[in-house]
Amino acid sequence: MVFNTGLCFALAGVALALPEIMQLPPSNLQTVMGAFLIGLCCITLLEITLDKNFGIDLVALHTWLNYDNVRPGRMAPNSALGFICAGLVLVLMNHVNSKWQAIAVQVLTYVVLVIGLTGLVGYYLNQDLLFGWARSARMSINTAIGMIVTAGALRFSWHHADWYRSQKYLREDQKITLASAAIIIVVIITAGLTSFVVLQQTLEATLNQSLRTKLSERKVLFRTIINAGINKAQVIAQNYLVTQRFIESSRNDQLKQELAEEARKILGSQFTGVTLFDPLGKQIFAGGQNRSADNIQIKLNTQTSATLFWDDGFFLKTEFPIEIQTRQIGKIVLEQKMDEFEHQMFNIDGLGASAEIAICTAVKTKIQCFPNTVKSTPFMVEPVGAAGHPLPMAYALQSETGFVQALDYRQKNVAAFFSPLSNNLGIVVKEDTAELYAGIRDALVSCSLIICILSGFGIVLLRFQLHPLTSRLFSSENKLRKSEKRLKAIADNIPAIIAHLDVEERYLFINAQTSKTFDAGDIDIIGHTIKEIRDPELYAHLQPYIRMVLSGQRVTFESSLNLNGKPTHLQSSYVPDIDADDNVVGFYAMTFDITIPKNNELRQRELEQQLRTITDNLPVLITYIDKELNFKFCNRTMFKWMGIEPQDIINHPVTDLFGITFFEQARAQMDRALRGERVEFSSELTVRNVTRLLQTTYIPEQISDGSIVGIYTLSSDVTDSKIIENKLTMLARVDSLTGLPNRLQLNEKLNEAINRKKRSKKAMAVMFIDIDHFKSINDTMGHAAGDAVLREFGRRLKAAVRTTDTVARMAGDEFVIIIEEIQTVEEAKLIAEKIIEQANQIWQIGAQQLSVTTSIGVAFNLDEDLNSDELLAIADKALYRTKANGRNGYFILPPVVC
Ligand SMILES: Nc1nc2c(ncn2[C@@H]2O[C@H](COP(=O)(O)OP(=O)(O)OP(=O)(O)O)[C@@H](O)[C@H]2O)c(=O)[nH]1
Repeated sequence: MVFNTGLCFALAGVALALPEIMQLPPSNLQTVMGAFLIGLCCITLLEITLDKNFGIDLVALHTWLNYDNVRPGRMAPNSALGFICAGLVLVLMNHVNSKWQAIAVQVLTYVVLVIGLTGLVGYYLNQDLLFGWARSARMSINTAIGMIVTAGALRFSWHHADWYRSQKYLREDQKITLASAAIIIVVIITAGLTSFVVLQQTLEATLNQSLRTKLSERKVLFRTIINAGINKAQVIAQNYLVTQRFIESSRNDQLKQELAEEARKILGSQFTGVTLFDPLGKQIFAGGQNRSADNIQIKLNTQTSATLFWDDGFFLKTEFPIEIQTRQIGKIVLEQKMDEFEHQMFNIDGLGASAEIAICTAVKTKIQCFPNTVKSTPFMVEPVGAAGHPLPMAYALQSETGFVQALDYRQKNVAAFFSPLSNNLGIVVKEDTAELYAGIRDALVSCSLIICILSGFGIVLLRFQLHPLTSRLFSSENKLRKSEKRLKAIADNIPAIIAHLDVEERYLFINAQTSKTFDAGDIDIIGHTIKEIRDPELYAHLQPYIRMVLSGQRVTFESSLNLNGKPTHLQSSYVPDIDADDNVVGFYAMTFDITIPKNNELRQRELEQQLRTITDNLPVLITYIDKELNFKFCNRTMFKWMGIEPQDIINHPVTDLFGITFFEQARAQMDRALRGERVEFSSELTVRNVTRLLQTTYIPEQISDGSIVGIYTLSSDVTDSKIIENKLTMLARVDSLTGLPNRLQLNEKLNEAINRKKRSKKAMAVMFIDIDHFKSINDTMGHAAGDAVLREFGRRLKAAVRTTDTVARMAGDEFVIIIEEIQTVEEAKLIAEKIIEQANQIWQIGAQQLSVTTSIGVAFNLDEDLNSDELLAIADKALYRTKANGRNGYFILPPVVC
């Protein structure tokens, strides 16, 4: 991986990971990083296109690498394209505001993935060997994996973006189609290329085996040919005749001639040169061509001195000592042409046209090779190719045996099998990979076309197959979303805390009220357990109910807690969440804040208690009777009056308590009250031998629809007050001193008498009576004596008239008598005189005696229609006349006609 590739990965990684780690909102960081990636990689692509170096390759950083790129430090074009796509995604993904931008973000991400995958497959496919151009597009395995990871990270990043989740620009079905298309492309490309990798590796294995066999065959053949040449020369050298000739030739010139003759015979038998030396090393014969062997010669590692060399053909030069009984008597040097060797070197049957069999040796720092099918003359090559890798022959000359695919001395990709042939002699059998893989490359090209067509066809087919499904999915998702939205809106607007939890007591859903009540956002609650969020005391309180609901029971309970510093009453209902298999998979919790109703209830209870205390202590029987005439409420007076505990009669009918008789008395009033009338009445109730006079009020209870639902009854025991009232009434109408009617009663009686007089047509008289000089009695005898006189006077007056007449005390010493049913004035006179007479009787007051006189004024009325005031005024006037006449008498007005 070059420096710039690493830098791009680092920047993309920071841009994608930092906001996730730091929990930051989508920031400008990603845009800036994305823009940088686009800029850097566009310059790289420009460099590649224009074949220029703008100085961004940072070559100096890459010199230490044994790097075979002709442009060290330059990012591969497919890597650059991948980063441009990744950069575009980074720039776009937080600013998507159209459908096409949404599609672009997704497609570009999948392009990054495809680049990574093709890079990965290309790495294993050895694409350089198949296509010459692919060398510059070679992606390291690290870069390919990095691209795939980057694509995954990009997808993860925008998958959580609002525009993607909201489905504002892409509906769910479109997302599925896009993702499926991407998967199809990725799967087809990966599967197609992977099968090629397998195919290529199989081919490579076959090729390897084939080259190995060819090399082994050639190696054995060459060795056999050389050994055969050496053996042939050895047979000549050890030929008895030749040896004998050698021995004898030293003594006899004739024999020397014969030896030369014998040597010439050797020349005729495939040897191209023969040279003989005597024991002193002096050449005694030289025949044949005796090649120079200047071009290339290799001393073979054999027991015999043997040299292989090229001089317009392969030659083997051997040197044998001529010995008799281990005594060297001379030396023979034989040269023979290696036609079979040459034939085998140039015979590439069974191999491709680009095949080459090379036999080379190391010469100083270089490699010198024999001619072959590629080069017709010996040639020298450097042991290391232009790309920096050793040539296959270099391995062979290091006594290594094996297979390699590498650049050869011609800068061509070859597949080569190498092995040492002899000491300092290596053999390589190789063939151009372009020829070897021609079949697979052509198949790959045509297959790529088929892959593209298949992908396109697959996408179209998928589109048609998926569309009805995704449409249905979209429609049902839409419905579901709407229903979820509706439910959420309802849940959020219910004044209750609503939550959905799993069996681990982990919050899965909460409504807005929950966040508000606990002053915490969704993130703080969703995914956390109750134990993690609530304080231990509250959790301990909730635990039994949680256990119950998780066992499948529905529970309702109340809790009191201090919430945000306020004492709060909550009423919770836990409902189990049961799946289709009847397993409890969680529960729904609904909690209502009942602080206000609870406080109201407590206040109500307090008020009721206060009211009960008040009503229980009122001397009044208070009940509430419903319209079915059952008791619904009763105060403590019930026990006091009837000896029945109030709670014992609740819900009992009225007849159970009061009996049918009382009920019949009260029935009419109850019916009136049940018709909505306020009813007051008096009644008498006798219970346990106690009779009570009751003053009862029935108040109907009318509800909003106007109907009567019951009656409040208030019954007061007025027995005592009636007596007092009677007494008071009496007191108010009677003179306390004399016991005679007072002025009030007199007026009543007078009016009654006037009415009676009108009906009877008889006369009546009203007498005003005053004790004469009463003051002096008080003054002389005391006030008590005065009182006694007044009482006695009243008694005497009563005695003087009929019981039907009325004697009343007006005030002080003034009395009034109403005389009814008289016929004449004479009768009045007689009564007056009788009174005077009674008054004139001796008075015994205590121990004292005294005499009293009285004056009387009489108003007599026979025909006139006079009212009480007029009668009294006339009587008063008459009294005045009496007084004026000297007292102790009477005067009658009006003047009487007798
Ligand atoms: N002992 C007593 N005295 C009363 C009572 N009521 C009024 N008196 C007194 O009765 C007296 C009435 O006096 P007057 O009405 O002036 O008349 P009188 O002394 O009878 O004089 P004449 O009527 O002119 O003959 C007053 O002195 C009253 O104080 C009472 O209930 N008891």
